Amino acid sequence: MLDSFTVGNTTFSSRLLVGTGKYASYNLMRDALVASKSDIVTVALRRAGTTQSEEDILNYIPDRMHLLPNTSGARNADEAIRIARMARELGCGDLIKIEVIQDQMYLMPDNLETIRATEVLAKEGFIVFPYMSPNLMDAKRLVDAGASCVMPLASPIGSNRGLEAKGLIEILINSIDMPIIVDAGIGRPSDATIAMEMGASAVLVNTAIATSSDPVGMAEAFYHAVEAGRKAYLAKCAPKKFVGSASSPLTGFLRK
Ligand SMILES: CC(=O)[C@@H](O)[C@H](O)COP(=O)(O)O
Repeated sequence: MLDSFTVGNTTFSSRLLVGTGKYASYNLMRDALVASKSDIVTVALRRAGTTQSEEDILNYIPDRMHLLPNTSGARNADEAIRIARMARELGCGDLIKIEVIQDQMYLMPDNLETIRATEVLAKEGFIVFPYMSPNLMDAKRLVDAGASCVMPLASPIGSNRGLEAKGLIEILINSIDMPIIVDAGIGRPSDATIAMEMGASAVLVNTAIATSSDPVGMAEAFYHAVEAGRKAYLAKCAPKKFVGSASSPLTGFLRK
């Protein structure tokens, strides 16, 4: 079992956050969510409690999981605020992941509008999880605006390109006194391990699990990857050296 972490007033037992998009079926999604051992799942509000003709995705989310509605589809702060308020009215709770995106090619988040939305929603009592392009000054502005964590992207959503923003995320981890959840673009379990070894509080993964050949097996792999990375971080990795040094020194042996 992973050690817990807290965002706002909520403590999570797992440091792996998962998404609900791109699964071949809701049954497969549910099985992968269970296999991930995650206890927090993000869902686009536009997909929750949908039309009568479509089955409600919420019925396939295990009861024990915390719901993290997201504002996917919002193009500015006002739209994100409206979606967040709707989520709360629908009974989805106070957690909200803010995603504000205008760029349709790379799906880059708009940090400025995200900060604006965070300021309004935090004042209304929401526990705000803002998705952002990793930038130290903007991360500080998000904290000042009342964010409960910061979610820098590793690379574009759905790209599986991995930790392309590694160095910038490291700066946030070293400078921001708030949980850092690495979100988007994590393509392989090893990416998640590296993010956790660096000291990230958690990672969010969707596409890499949902679009693998075996989402249930991949969800299990991500569970172990996050656990391994966290344990390595706590155990503090040994320093790198430029030159070799014998792993089995001969000291302590009697030599003639
Ligand atoms: C589901 C969700 O919130 C995505 O917007 C998120 O950023 C995940 O990205 P990947 O699909 O690249 O894992």
